[in-house]
Amino acid sequence: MPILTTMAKQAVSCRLRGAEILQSPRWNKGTAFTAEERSQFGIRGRLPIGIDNLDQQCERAYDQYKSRDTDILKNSFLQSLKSQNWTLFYALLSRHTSEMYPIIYTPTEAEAISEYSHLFRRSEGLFLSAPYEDQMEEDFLDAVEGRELELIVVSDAEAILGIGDQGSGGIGISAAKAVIYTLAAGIDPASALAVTLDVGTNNDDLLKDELYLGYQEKRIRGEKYDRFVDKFVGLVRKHQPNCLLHFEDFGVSNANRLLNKYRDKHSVFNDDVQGTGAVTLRRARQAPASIEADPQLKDQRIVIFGAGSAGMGIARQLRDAIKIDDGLSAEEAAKRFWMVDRDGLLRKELGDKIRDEIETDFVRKEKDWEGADAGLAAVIKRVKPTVLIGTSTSHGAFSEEIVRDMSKNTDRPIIFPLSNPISKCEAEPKDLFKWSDGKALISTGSPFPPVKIPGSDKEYIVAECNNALIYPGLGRGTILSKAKFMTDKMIVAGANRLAELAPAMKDHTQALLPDFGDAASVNFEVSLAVLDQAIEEGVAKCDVPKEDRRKWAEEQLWVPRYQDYTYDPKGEA
Ligand SMILES: NC(=O)c1ccc[n+]([C@@H]2O[C@H](COP(=O)([O-])OP(=O)(O)OC[C@H]3O[C@@H](n4cnc5c(N)ncnc54)[C@H](O)[C@@H]3O)[C@@H](O)[C@H]2O)c1
Ligand SMILES: O=C(O)C[C@H](O)C(=O)O
Ligand SMILES: [Mn+2]
Repeated sequence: MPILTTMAKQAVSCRLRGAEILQSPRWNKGTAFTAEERSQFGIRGRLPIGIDNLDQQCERAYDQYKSRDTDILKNSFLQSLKSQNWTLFYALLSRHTSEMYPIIYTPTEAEAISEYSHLFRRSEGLFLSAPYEDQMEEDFLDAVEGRELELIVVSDAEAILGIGDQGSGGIGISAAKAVIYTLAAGIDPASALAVTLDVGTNNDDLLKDELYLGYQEKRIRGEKYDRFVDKFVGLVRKHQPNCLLHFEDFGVSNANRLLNKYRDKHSVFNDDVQGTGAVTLRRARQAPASIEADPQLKDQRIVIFGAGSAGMGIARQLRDAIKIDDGLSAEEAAKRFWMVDRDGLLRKELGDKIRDEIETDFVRKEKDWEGADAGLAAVIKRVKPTVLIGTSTSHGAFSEEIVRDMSKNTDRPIIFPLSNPISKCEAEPKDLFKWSDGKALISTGSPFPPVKIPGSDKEYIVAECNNALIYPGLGRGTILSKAKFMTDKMIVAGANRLAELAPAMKDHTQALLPDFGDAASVNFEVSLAVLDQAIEEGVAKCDVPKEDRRKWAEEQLWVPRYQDYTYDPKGEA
């Protein structure tokens, strides 16, 4: 549901004419150019005589969309529409949000990214490639075209969703995340830029593929890599000091490290670490609200399978919430967690095998783990967790045995297989429901259909616990506030607001997170909470009186609607 259409209609002057205006996705209106505009811009003869309005264009585009048989063909169709006409693309998406979300975003986007070099038709965004490090500033400025950007989404494509290293195809995730910012948080697409840092790839299939379009060498690592990233961040800070820099799908050895390196220097945000942590905290907190015993987060025993960027981000976010709520020390709060990765439980015995950045508080020190079976199934048997979260990319890892074991010890096991796309998900909701005899409280990272409840005509709605429910609002609030940094408190403020918006807060039979169809209104509320917090904390560079903020924020939303144009050789392009 798009939230607003209040932006004032005003004539804009444009200096593009003829083929140029028709080929600019920002300016192109296609068949919706008025007779007057067709004359002024020299395009009367380039268009059929009929004039459409946006609704008619959406109707035609929707018919064409529906005629594509598969999700990937639908994705290609929408991708092509985006490269032709932004207003029509976003108008269509906002009319069919629930239906099209999974096509332009998770899970279909994963397929489009993995096939990037084969599906390629037209490029978008900015490719900064290792061999052109010395020309990086020139390439950056060429892509920015003198605009003041509000948002840059950047990926080095080392850990795309759960499908790993995708090299230059990573532009697809930066672009998809930017689309969601526009759709769900009203960011003007002209003030956003998708970037991929093409530092090579270690994906053997891509290294062998004759049609691969990226830098076809092994990834640069170490100092060379750090210098490359640092140069890029330096350019953002120099030329776009007020722009939010969103990091997406960096490899596990870089995600948290880069976040910590830059978070007190510029407004940066790591979606996999911070966005996932925030949305999962809300989901985990609300789950107990729907069971009789109503245990607090501090009373849960939490197993997280996959101690990477997302898994550790979730652990830290939940630990901090327990710390704040219950006045526990970080060490005490961390005792509620058992982190399991490739080598089993993170335990003292693993020594150097545990990544440096993982706080020792999350490493189990009990002597009786020494020499013991510490695989997931054994951990579940011994720990008797009440919460099980999957961020491992390990398809099917939550087996029937594991789920049945878990269900023996808790009335309502909370089970969140969050790995994306569906081919990487730790378990399917219908199986979790069956193996737990309908008791599991389930959330997934990718969308799944509701589960039929046996012997009843009711369905269990599987809430989608994906960072897209919150990152657009977190980013928008930060951009509105012009905050120099995105602070932890701003993230918590946004997450708390999200919690209040879950349908289950009004009716316990409803979903525990809002539906993606409501992403725009939900993220708008999240952005206001973030803005309020930034102002209260003194990190904001804007100071709008509290009572005016909602209206002020509404007025700045970009909405997909045509504006009137006048030709002016000195106008915008
Ligand atoms: N739902 C969401 O909003 C959301 C957000 C972020 C990430 N994710 C998903 O979570 C998954 C992980 O993403 P990430 O960014 O943390 O990746 P990552 O590479 O940083 O971390 C993955 C971790 O899982 C571990 N792992 C891999 N295979 C394993 C196995 N067989 N057994 C145990 N551990 C294993 C790795 O060692 C690593 O520590 C992806 O599928 C991603 O799509 C979902
Ligand atoms: O991209 C998504 O759907 C969520 C998340 O950022 C992921 O990496 O899986
Ligand atoms: Mn991600």
